Amino acid sequence: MSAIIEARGLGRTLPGDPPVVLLRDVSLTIEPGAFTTIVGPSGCGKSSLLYLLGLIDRPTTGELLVEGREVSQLSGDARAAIRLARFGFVFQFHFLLPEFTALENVMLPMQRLARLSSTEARARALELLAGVGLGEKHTKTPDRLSGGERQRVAIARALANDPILILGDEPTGNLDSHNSARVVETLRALAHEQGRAVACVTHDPGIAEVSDIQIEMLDGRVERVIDRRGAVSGQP
Ligand SMILES: Nc1ncnc2c1ncn2[C@@H]1O[C@H](COP(=O)(O)OP(=O)(O)OP(=O)(O)O)[C@@H](O)[C@H]1O
Repeated sequence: MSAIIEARGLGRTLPGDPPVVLLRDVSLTIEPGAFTTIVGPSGCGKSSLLYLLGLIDRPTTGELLVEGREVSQLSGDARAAIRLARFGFVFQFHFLLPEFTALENVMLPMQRLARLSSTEARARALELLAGVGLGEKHTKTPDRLSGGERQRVAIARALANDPILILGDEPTGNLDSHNSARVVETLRALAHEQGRAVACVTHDPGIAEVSDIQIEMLDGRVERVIDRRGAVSGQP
């Protein structure tokens, strides 16, 4: 299957005296249907890489292809358009609006960004919440949900634009193990059952172990990539 993202020799250096090298010569692919984790010690460049892959930041060297198209040189508006149309983001903190129900939190971006009518947005938001196992809880405000449930609402919200790529920055970072496991199952299902590409930065070795592709970073470089899909599918 062709990659959603292909990075070729990406580098990111912050100007200064001396310059700060965040990333050097990073080559990797992020593929549909796979749950990918990005791991490594604190400060090795995981978040910096995620910002490049999510078109939030630009590389200083190398090429970044999204669905086969080089995007590093595109205008800020063109990059934002790709982000809005094709990517979904899930962060460590859910950023749900406290005074709105789960349903309204998922509906809001659909109405604002995709300009769906409230009837259309409601139907789609209910479907997305059911898909993350929260169909019964759509009337609850965030304070009436567990941490993991809140994070699953945030995942449903990230699916509002039907993204091909979901990027997570420590999406289970502040959850206990039970809630964390449910969130990981939800993310894995988005890859395995819906064919999306899901890539998450994580500190948790338990999450990395259940990922299809584990990208290990060290000192701003990709140190090793573990691809577990061959073993799972029984291919040689
Ligand atoms: N704007 C900046 N100015 C100076 N140094 C920076 C800046 N942004 C990041 N860094 C440094 O670059 C390195 C990589 O940071 P990054 O946040 O990508 O690492 P990380 O692997 O995600 O870390 P953590 O696991 O602690 O979140 C770190 O040493 C960080 O201190």
